[in-house]
Amino acid sequence: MNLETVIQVNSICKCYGPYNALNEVSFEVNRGELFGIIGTSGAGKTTLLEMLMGLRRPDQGTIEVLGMDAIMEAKQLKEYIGMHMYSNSLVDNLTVREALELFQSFYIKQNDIDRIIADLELEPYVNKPVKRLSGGWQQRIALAFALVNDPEIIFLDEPTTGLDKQARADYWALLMKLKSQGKTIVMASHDMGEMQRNCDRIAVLRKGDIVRCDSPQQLISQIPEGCFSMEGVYVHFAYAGM
Ligand SMILES: Nc1ncnc2c1ncn2[C@@H]1O[C@H](COP(=O)(O)OP(=O)(O)OP(=O)(O)O)[C@@H](O)[C@H]1O
Repeated sequence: MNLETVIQVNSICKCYGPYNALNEVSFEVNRGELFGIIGTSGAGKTTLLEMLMGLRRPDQGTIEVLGMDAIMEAKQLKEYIGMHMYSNSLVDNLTVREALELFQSFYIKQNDIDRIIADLELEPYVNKPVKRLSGGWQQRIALAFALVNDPEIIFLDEPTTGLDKQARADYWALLMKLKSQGKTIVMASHDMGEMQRNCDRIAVLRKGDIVRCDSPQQLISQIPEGCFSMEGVYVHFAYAGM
């Protein structure tokens, strides 16, 4: 298989004062992959995602995304990546269409808003204020915001947290649709069942170290007999020794 690396992370470190949030983290992501990041609270998932998006500078190491230096060329890079914004509070009072148009205005490279609305099945909600939507639909809208510049890579930080089972399943179905369109997706999540079903590879972060990075099947095969799920991988690798 001919794999194209779209993210290359080499030995990045990040300290907050005396606290080591990331220690010599290295990995790569290939085009079209759904790449998961798991770890306990405080393991460094958000810090890592923020660095991949060019929002936070590592103390040491390099990050190349789509051939660009994520720090030095962050402005150019932003045209080619999508970010899931955890809070919609800035646009609460706008309608869904108005909010999409606002976010689109931040970019030179633009997607067709009607296509995003159709793809994410947002038609019934386009003229409703964002704040009137349920949690599940707000997360779907946040995903729509991440698509306004037709990004090559989409970064998502625990987007299904707080959603009920049906809303989670619907959200994952959308992600699989985007993956089938060739998007690369990098996401942190605590949704182990869906990560196991849908991710191509998963990095396990423990206290700032990537302790494992492999396909869900390979990760499961590395834990003691009798465990058959990502829950077991999480307990064994992400939690071990904590
Ligand atoms: N701006 C900051 N200043 C100081 N410490 C920080 C800062 N941001 C994060 N940290 C600390 O760095 C560590 C990693 O935080 P991070 O948010 O990356 O973890 P996480 O795995 O995303 O956690 P969660 O699942 O709770 O979101 C935590 O101990 C956190 O308290």
